[in-house]
Amino acid sequence: MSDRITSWHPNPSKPGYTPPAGAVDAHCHVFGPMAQFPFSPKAKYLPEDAGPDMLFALRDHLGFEKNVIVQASCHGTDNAATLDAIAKSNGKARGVAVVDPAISEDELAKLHEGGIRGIRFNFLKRLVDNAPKDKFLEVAQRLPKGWHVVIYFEADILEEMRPFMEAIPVPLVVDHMGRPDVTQGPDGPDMRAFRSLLESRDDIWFKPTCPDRLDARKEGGMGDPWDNFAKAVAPLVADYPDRCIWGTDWPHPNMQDEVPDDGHVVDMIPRIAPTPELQTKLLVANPNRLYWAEQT
Ligand SMILES: O=C(O)c1cc(C(=O)O)oc(=O)c1
Repeated sequence: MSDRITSWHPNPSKPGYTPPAGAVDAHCHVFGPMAQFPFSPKAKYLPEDAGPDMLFALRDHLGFEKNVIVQASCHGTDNAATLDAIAKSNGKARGVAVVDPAISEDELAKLHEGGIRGIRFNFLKRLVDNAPKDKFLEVAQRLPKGWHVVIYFEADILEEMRPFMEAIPVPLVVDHMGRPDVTQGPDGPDMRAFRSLLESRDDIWFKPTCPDRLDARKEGGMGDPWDNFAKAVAPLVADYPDRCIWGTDWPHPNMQDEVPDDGHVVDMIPRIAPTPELQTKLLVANPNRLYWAEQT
């Protein structure tokens, strides 16, 4: 692998929508900078640098107050770049780590001190070489108090993932709703299967995020303004308003063909959460419960 990729918009527009005070971008990443924080030798993509200064400038431009930085797969299990960004945020960021399941209790405690509040299990074959369920379950049993598990999988493996998810002893947050086919609509098989998962436990949360990925033109979707996404996802947010958190997904790992304008991504919020009450839950109350619990 040689060429480094740029997966983000060079000059995102100002959104028409203004997020409420205290809004959290609860799914974003940092890349490097590589000279200080090299990418994993196992990384499936090699991005250009997208460090904390860029992330915090975007946060301010889009009208958010805080970030939850999710360890990106290109950094493997070395969380140094994520921790560095949290440390530079003046208390305005927390994070989700990816760990070697053999991690010690001391190292977990250090991650907690550094602002980490959950670990991520990634099951996308295009992003990781292996995802050992038995080892993941073992580490999930011994997380610091108040932590949760973030899980990323695609809709076609949802059924086979269910016993694994049932065995996780802490709250679960599903990245990008487990990537349903939004062109099937709100009552399509993928959305029905995802709703059945949410019904199975009341501590499964989800991120109604990534219209740019789930409604991409090259996947047979609509492309910006992502109407299929808005139509399929709004009913889910309406029915589970206390279990969703939202994020930009900046710097949009791997996106190259249709790099989204982050201003447009933010303008999806009032389409999936049309009332101020829903918006406050999605952007303020819910992420604060998961990531700044001591302040809520
Ligand atoms: O769909 C993806 O390619 C993707 C990748 C990563 C990552 O590389 O960590 O994170 C995401 O949230 C989404």
